[in-house]
This record gives sequence, structure tokens and C-alpha cells, in this order.
Amino acid sequence: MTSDHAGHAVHVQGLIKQYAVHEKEPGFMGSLRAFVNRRTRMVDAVKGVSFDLAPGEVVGFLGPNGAGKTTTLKMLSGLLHPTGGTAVVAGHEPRRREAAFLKQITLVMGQKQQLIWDLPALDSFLVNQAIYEIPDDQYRATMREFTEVLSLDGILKKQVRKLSLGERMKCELAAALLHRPKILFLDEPTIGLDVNMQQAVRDFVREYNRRYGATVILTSHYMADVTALANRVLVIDRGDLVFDGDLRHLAGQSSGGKTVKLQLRRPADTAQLARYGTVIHNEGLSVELGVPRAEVSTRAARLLADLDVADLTVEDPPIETVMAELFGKKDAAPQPPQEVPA
Ligand SMILES: Nc1ncnc2c1ncn2[C@@H]1O[C@H](COP(=O)(O)OP(=O)(O)OP(=O)(O)O)[C@@H](O)[C@H]1O
Repeated sequence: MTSDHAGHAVHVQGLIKQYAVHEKEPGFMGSLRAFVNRRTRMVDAVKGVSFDLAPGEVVGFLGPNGAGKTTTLKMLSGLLHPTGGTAVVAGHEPRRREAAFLKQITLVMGQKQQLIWDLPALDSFLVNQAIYEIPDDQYRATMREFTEVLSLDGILKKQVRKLSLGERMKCELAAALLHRPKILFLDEPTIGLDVNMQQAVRDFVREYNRRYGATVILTSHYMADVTALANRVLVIDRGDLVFDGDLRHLAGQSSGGKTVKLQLRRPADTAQLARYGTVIHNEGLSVELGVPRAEVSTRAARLLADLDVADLTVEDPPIETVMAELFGKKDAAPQPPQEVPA
């Protein structure tokens, strides 16, 4: 493959995936009818998605269930052939699955395992060493590094089936990154893990990105993963890319307001505070008010003039709230802007 897209680790232009789904009515008669007269319906999983990633970028890939995230990642790693459009990853066309391409990428799926269940993880690592033709000295150096960063000591020689979910996920990650790929497709790498393990995975990905300048696309249902690792997010919904930009600007998509946090020098009563916004919290000297986006500067100025304010900060709503609003209520009637008495 040529390097037309040199400069981009990932180049995606108008990528499309349609699945053919065979429809069958339930029961024996349904099977018989489907056998004689097979009906096929096309599902538009990805509808013409375009984006570019620079080398070393870490990008969050978000969207509701069934939006097309896994399908996109599978096309970028060459497991699925696109129905249309272009994908160039590390200078290669993924669908060709060339050895030089496979050595530069990895796909980690939190819900699927690649380790051999009945053997210790170490054996799977050796298999990967052979597949990826990793020289012995590089293998040893990488193993030393991963053992330290992921605290793998003591678990590598245990049968994989006897590991806890978190231990197994750490081994999965190590196995998937043993060949030091430059491009990581991480599909729900922290799913089902407890908070400490989620943190360990996040730290590992961050460290790997820093050390090797790797490009990372990460999907996760845990927004903390995304906020900790990515500045840029791609949001896909029903196969369409609906947002590509700074994570902080995603909050700007929210029709809701901002949160004004105040630290007062003297307490104020809730009725008085309600003149400036919706009182979310008023305890002692700390206050939180919900304020319509367009009104933030005038309300903040009035608060500073009228009350004895030690500190005032303005925050976007948590990203979970924004996502829930973007997807959860998208079919609901739009909410009128929050009205607060002047
Ligand atoms: N093998 C398949 N055959 C038919 N339809 C499929 C297949 N795989 C996925 N789909 C459909 O394609 C759409 C996109 O699915 P995909 O798994 O890419 O979504 P996703 O964003 O990864 O969702 P989730 O967060 O639930 O994993 C969905 O409507 C799904 O039902």
C-alpha cells in the first residue's frame, strides 16, 4: 500500500458497513419457509464515517449500544471488509491483513479473550512471540516492563481459567501489546473490572502511549476511562459520526445549563439563592447552582456583586449527563430552557 496518507496513523473516508441479515420466522414452519424462500435484510451498521488520527493521538470512541463502534474497529483492524469507503491504517489497507500491517496494530476486545484458557498466560505470550517474530531480547525487555507496570508477578504461570477477571484482562493486554504495536484499537478494555483494575488498565495504556508514541482508539462505557486518557472524542450514533472534537466541547452539545459552584464567606438562604439559578446544593458555605448556559456570565456577575463570595467556578455538566442527554432522550421532545426568576 502506498503512503498517500503519510502523516496520518489512521485515515478513514466514507467508511461503510452493511450486514446482510437473514430473516426467519419462529418455529419449524418458519425454518421451512426460510429454507425455501430466504429473505435477507440489510443492516446499515456504519454509514459513511470519516476521520483522521495523527500518530500518538488517543481518541475516545463513544456512542450508544449498537452505534457501530465495534464494527468500525473490526474494519480498521482488517477483521471485516468494508462495504464501501476507504481505510488506511499505518499506511496499509486493513482488509489485506499484510504481515507488516498486523505487526503494527492490535485489537483488544474486553468481551473476547485471545489467551488460551487451559494454559498459563506465559504460554500464550510465547505463541505470540513466535507469531510476531519478536526477537528474544525485545521479548524479555517487554516482559520485564509489562510485568512491572501491570504487576504481573505471580499470575503469569497460573492457568488462565484460574485468574480473576482483572488478572486475566491485564494478561490479555500484555499479550496483545507484546509486539509493541503502534496503533491500538481498544474495545471496552475495562468492562466488568473493579475500580482499581480499571485504573491499572488506564495507567498502563497511558504509559504505553507515552513510551511508544502509540495511537489509541478506545471505546468504553466508563466515561472515566475516556476523560482520563483522551482529549478528542469521536461520537457515533446509528452508524453516523455525530461529533468529532475536543472532549470539553462535547459538553457544549448539552442543551442543559452549567453548574456554578460558590464558596461563600457568609451563609445564604436557599430562597435568596434561587434568584440566581436552580439550587442544587446549599450546605454551610458551599453552594451549587444550575444556570442556563447563555446566562452564566450575567448571573455570575450578579452573584459576585450581591453576595460575599470567596470563590466562584463554572463547570460543564458531567460528561455522563451530556451523553445520556444526547442519546437517552433523543426521541423525547426537546426540553424548554431552564427558567430562573431574575
Ligand atoms: N455480524 C452481524 N450481523 C448483523 N448485524 C450486526 C452484526 N454485528 C453487528 N451488527 C449490527 O450492526 C450494528 C452496529 O453494531 P456494533 O456491534 O458495531 O455496535 P457497537 O457500537 O459496538 O455497540 P455496543 O456498544 O453495544 O457493543 C448493530 O445494529 C448490530 O446489531
